[in-house]
Amino acid sequence: MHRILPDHRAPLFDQAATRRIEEAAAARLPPHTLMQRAGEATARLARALAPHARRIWIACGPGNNGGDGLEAALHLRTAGYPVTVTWLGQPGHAPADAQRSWQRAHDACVAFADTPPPDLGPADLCVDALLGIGLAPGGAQRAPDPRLRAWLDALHASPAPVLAVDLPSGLLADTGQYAGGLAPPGATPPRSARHTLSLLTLKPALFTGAGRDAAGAVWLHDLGVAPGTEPPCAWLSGAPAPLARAHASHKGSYGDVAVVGGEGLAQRGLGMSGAALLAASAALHGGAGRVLVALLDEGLQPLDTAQPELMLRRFDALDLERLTVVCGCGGGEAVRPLLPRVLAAAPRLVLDADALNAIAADPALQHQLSDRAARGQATVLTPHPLEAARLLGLDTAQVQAHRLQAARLLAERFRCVAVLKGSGSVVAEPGQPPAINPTGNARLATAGTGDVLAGLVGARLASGHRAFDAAAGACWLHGRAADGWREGRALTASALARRLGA
Ligand SMILES: NC(=O)C1=CN([C@@H]2O[C@H](COP(=O)(O)OP(=O)(O)OC[C@H]3O[C@@H](n4cnc5c(N)ncnc54)[C@H](O)[C@@H]3O)[C@@H](O)[C@H]2O)[C@@H](O)CC1
Ligand SMILES: [K+]
Repeated sequence: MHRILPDHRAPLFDQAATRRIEEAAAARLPPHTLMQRAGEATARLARALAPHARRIWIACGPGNNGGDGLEAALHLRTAGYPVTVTWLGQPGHAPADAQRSWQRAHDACVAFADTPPPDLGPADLCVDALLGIGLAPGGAQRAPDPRLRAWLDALHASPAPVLAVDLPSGLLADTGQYAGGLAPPGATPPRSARHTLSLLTLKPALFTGAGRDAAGAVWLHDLGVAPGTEPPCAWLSGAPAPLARAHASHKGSYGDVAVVGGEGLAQRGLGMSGAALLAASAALHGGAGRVLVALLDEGLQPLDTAQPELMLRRFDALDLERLTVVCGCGGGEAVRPLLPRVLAAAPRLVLDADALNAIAADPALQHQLSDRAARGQATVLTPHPLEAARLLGLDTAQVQAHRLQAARLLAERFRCVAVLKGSGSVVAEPGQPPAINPTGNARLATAGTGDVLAGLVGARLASGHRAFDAAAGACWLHGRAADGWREGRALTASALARRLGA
């Protein structure tokens, strides 16, 4: 059993693959072995997390996830912990493994109750074994058992930390979204710390969408079973390798990035040059050799005195054929007429914000975008969920309900690398499993951090990384910079850009 940390790349398996791995292992092992291992591991982690618990509440569902909880209850009771189990199952009606664990818990005199213990405190522990990978999407036709709803709410509001078995209950393993009717009330984060002990495999849900808040710290126990030949459906990104810099190198060795964007105040009364300057600053601090900025402000800003390293250029003075171009940040409406030239000429291109919105509204630009791959031109799109929805002709909820699928669809439709931003950004390229980024936090929910990411992707593309590696590495470093932010100090995009490591 080990804690999953963002430094190391790790394979992720979907529900179907996890089932196949489980079935193959169960066929080789004596009956009930996997559940006994799962329950023993859960009890071990529970003891490590709450060694001084006065009370442990184990909420057990009707299936085998509940069976893991019953098995853990037996071990914790045997170790002398005061355990209370609430169980949604019925003796004689549970799946065979869960029935066996219920019998073992019952024989060990585990205390069963109809309601959770009322007096849990921060030193106590809740174990969430209500639902695991057997959860189906649910929906209007399937009203959840009122006890299930009440216990999910009690887990969400408990002052005691929660250890989820396999998955936080209600979360769909493949998407990181809640099944119908099982999301926590409101958008409130859980009251206490969360841990999840993932069994056999790591599932995508733990790292994207609603999953990061729900899962908290993720642990993995493989139950002594290797995934065999089962291919992962996605990867959790690890730390990118540091960029080696030869002594005998010069600024030309690390590439030129040109940022095109920043509609001026004069055009429509909406000054957006800050977005382009933030992207440029990120490219600079991300290690680009030279950074050029073409502000779309009719030449009004001749110099950024705060960042004199930036070279301001008129768009028509850029030699697009030899540049890595970051296009769109704060581009407003002014960026649209420039896109045909940018899409045709730039050998390496990052498209963000208003460039994406312009492309979403124009089928001719979409064709131009998809044609780039055949010419060997590299492209990275960095949409947030609304921009992704516009590009795909969907709504934001549909994109968020299937984040991995949406990122893959974007990559395949436009034959490029797509970064679907949000909690657990997804990076996809055609024909390969996508990667989920494990770094970053809600401090990034502030204006300009997306521009910083686009600029950093540009710097990594310019320095010679493959488009997918440039995008995945940039997401990781961008999130890591936010994770290291000093407590109590507000994160601003310009300060974030200055903290980026190359
Ligand atoms: N069979 C085994 O030996 C093993 C099972 N394991 C555990 O078993 C879990 C999978 O067990 P199951 O396949 O029994 O499934 P679960 O226990 O995850 O869930 C099945 C139950 O959820 C209910 N349910 C499904 N969708 C619902 C919805 N939308 N709303 C309300 N209720 C819903 C079903 O009616 C069923 O009662 C894993 O996550 C893992 O925790 C592990 O211990 C590994 C070994
Ligand atoms: K669970």
